[in-house]
Amino acid sequence: MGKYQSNVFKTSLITYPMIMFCGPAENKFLFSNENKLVVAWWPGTAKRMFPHSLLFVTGDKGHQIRRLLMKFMKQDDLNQYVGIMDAIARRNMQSNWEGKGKVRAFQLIKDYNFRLSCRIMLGTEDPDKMMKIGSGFKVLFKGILGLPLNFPGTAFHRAMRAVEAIKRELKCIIEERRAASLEKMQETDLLSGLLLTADDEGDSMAEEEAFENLMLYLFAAHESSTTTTAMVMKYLAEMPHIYDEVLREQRDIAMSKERPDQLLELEDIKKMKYTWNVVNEALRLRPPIQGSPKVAITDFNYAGYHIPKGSKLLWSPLATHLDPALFPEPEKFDPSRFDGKGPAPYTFTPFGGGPRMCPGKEFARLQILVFLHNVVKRFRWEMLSLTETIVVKPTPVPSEGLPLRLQPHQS
Ligand code: HEM
Repeated sequence: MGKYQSNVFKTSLITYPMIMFCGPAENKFLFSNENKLVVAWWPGTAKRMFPHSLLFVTGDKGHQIRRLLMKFMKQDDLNQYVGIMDAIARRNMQSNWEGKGKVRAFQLIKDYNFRLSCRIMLGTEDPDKMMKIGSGFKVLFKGILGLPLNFPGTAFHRAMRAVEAIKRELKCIIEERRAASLEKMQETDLLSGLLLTADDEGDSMAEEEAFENLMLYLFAAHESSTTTTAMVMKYLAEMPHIYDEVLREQRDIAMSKERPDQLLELEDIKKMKYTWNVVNEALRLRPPIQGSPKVAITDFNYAGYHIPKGSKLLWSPLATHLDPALFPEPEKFDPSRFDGKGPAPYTFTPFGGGPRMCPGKEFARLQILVFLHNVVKRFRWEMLSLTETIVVKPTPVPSEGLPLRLQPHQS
């Protein structure tokens, strides 16, 4: 077992009893890969920040929120998003990658994901607004991992203030949109849509709920996808034969375009089969989410243990992904595992499974593949640091920000 996996497993051993001890299923505990508890999504911390977020709302209300959010992941919308993502990726390449011999890739990937999330979900690319929302997220992220002690000087207090500041920015964007055109709002972006669109029962989302769920979306859309893209870039640097296959696929797609300025479409994404297999293999070995607390809804037996109904459980995608009975030679990076029908159902679970499975899976697929298309067709790269490790805080991130030396292609 590799050091990374062994550390994640050891921390899971701590997680399990703590979840059982601490109660409510929504409490999430997150750990570093140093065998020590360094951060905890303490009981109630996140819930106090976002009481109306989908993560904490169950039952009919939870389903209603989920349905409203899912409306923005329809096929037609996804098609439109690909072009927007490609345009943003091209600009990101021109301003941050081209002409630079060396880059710290992690932050640049994050900038791309944050910008496109703001554009698609909020309908803005205004640098001032993005800067304010982005810095709010940084403070929020630090506070969500600590104790919920709400008095001046604590990380939680700063995070609560950041939440309010982000909400103020969102309100400001909504008001501007309302002033511009109420009719147009419905079509333009997720925020307007959430506030205006009623679900099948005719309920629209209250303003506070819409803001909190939108923050959850913004957060998810740039954190997990950034981590995954960075891991793929790391694996591609380490395995040139896999990089070559990805390059061949992406070049074919680029050359099938009549003009170089023609943007990618959903049909192009469907052709990225090998690249998607590579992303899946990276998700298998480095799933961004280490687990998610659940409650057993019935009695069952597992591995010789009786699990009574009502038990608090933590499922771990990594433990399943490294089971040699499901994935032979589990530590080997092998994208061909995803050829054909791929792994058996519920054995590959980076996005979870069942009714609360990640609703952003398709969005993430587009974000990641569009970015990889743009970076692979422009550059080869090698890793500059020999000491860099992957730390889990709480998603796996390269400890030094993934410093790379870029080699532009000749043509
Ligand atoms: C590589 C990228 C991503 C990965 C690996 C990922 C993974 C996950 C996982 C494991 C869960 C928990 C599922 C469960 O508890 O059963 C989840 C939930 C969620 N994800 Fe993602 N996610 C990714 C990207 C996204 C994106 C791009 C969005 C939004 C556009 C998003 C929105 C959400 C939301 C709203 C939930 C909560 C769903 C619920 O509670 O019903 N995720 N994600």
